[in-house]
Amino acid sequence: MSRSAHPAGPRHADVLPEGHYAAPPADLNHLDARVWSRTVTRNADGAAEVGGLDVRALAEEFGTPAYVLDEQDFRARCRAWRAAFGQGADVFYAGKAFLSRAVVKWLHEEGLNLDVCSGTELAVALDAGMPAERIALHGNNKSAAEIERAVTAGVGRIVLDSFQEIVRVAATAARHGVRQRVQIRVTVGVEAHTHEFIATAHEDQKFGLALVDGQAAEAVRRVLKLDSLELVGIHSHIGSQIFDMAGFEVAARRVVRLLADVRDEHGVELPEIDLGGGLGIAYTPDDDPWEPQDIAKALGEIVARECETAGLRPPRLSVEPGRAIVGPTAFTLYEVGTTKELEGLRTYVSVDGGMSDNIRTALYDAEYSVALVSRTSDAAPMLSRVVGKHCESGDIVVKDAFLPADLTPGDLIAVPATGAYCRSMASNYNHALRPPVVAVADGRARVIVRRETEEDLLRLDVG
Ligand SMILES: Cc1ncc(COP(=O)(O)O)c(C=O)c1O
Ligand SMILES: N[C@@H](CCCC[NH3+])C(=O)O
Repeated sequence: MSRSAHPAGPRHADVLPEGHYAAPPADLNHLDARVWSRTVTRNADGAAEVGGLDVRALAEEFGTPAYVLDEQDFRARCRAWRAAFGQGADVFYAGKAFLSRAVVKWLHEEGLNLDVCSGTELAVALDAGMPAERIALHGNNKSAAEIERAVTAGVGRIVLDSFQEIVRVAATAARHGVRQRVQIRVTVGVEAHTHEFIATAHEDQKFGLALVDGQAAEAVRRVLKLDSLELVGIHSHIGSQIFDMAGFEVAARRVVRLLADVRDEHGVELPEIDLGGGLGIAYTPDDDPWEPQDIAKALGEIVARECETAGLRPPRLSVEPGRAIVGPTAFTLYEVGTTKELEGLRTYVSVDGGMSDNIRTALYDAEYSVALVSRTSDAAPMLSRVVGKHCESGDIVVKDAFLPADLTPGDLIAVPATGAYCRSMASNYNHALRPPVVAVADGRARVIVRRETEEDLLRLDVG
């Protein structure tokens, strides 16, 4: 079937998917501000620009695939979260979403704290100058070495996740003659409306100590008996990519209820609660995320109301957004390789990356959007599936998308909202070399994580 057979209207219209791509967008060239980072525009040539730089020049200089991160947007989001929560609360950026030395520096400068969940994330944070007291350590299976490192560095809090860990952290702190600040992570029994693999507060999963069967209360009892631990609060994280505040509301209510129980049983008012991260972002223009000021207001009101009911002094609140800060700030820039039209179905558009740089589509059925960014096009919309170059039929980056029918090998396309959980979950499958992260701001670009090289991989292969 030739392209000219479909001069107008979408091709493959007989298999239009449900949802966002049920119909092609009115203008395929439009870069929708709901999914693209703040400084993205099209220039006079029709190419996309970010931070004042043409994506064609970025591809030329840094190669593809590449994650392009809009520093101005990242900093603006940090400031918005800080301002929304104010002096009476703390914002811990969740480093698992994406962490690098540059990011740590920006966080430090913008007054955010940092949540890490491994000894190596902790090492990056400390190396890049984040003060230890502004770091929280998470993890359901922290090793002895990780605990040792956190305690000796003097991290501001360790979030305890199991009974064994209470003993381990207490012993390590005692050995070093310090009193370690800790929170207890509880599972509040909320089914967050998100993918099963990223919901974390129902009881049947590996994180935290359940409220419902008294495990959380028992953990409090045990921690309060240990001189080397200072129990400062309770932590709850209900899941990720959540749009519905109802789950947070239930979580806040149950956590405050536990604080009241602790006061009643032990005569102690714990001074902190952390309600975790999990706020959703727009991956497609259909998603409608909360703004930080609305989240801060809603959470603040819930906690205040529940504390008043329970007769408690409102504790200091903290939150741990990861995706909501870094997710929208980056896009992945790919070069189009082969395209394969399946008549009556769709066109497979292969790019020079794939599931090794974005596992989220394969893992969570995540939806993304995509656009031709090296030029504009007036061609008809073509129902497309953007796939990678890996030996796996599930190697899909964007499941359903309209791209212009004149798409050609060598064109650049970009997938927005890939700042979170893409580079940080990237793999070397098929010995793919993980792409660089290029930060752009004010007309300047710099590599903050360089592209892996064959030498990097061969150096590990010592057989
Ligand atoms: C304990 C904890 N805090 C914060 C986050 C960050 O979540 P998100 O990136 O969805 O905000 C996670 C990941 O889901 C987490 O497990
Ligand atoms: N990695 C997941 C979310 C889990 C976050 C960590 N608890 C994602 O890409 O959506």
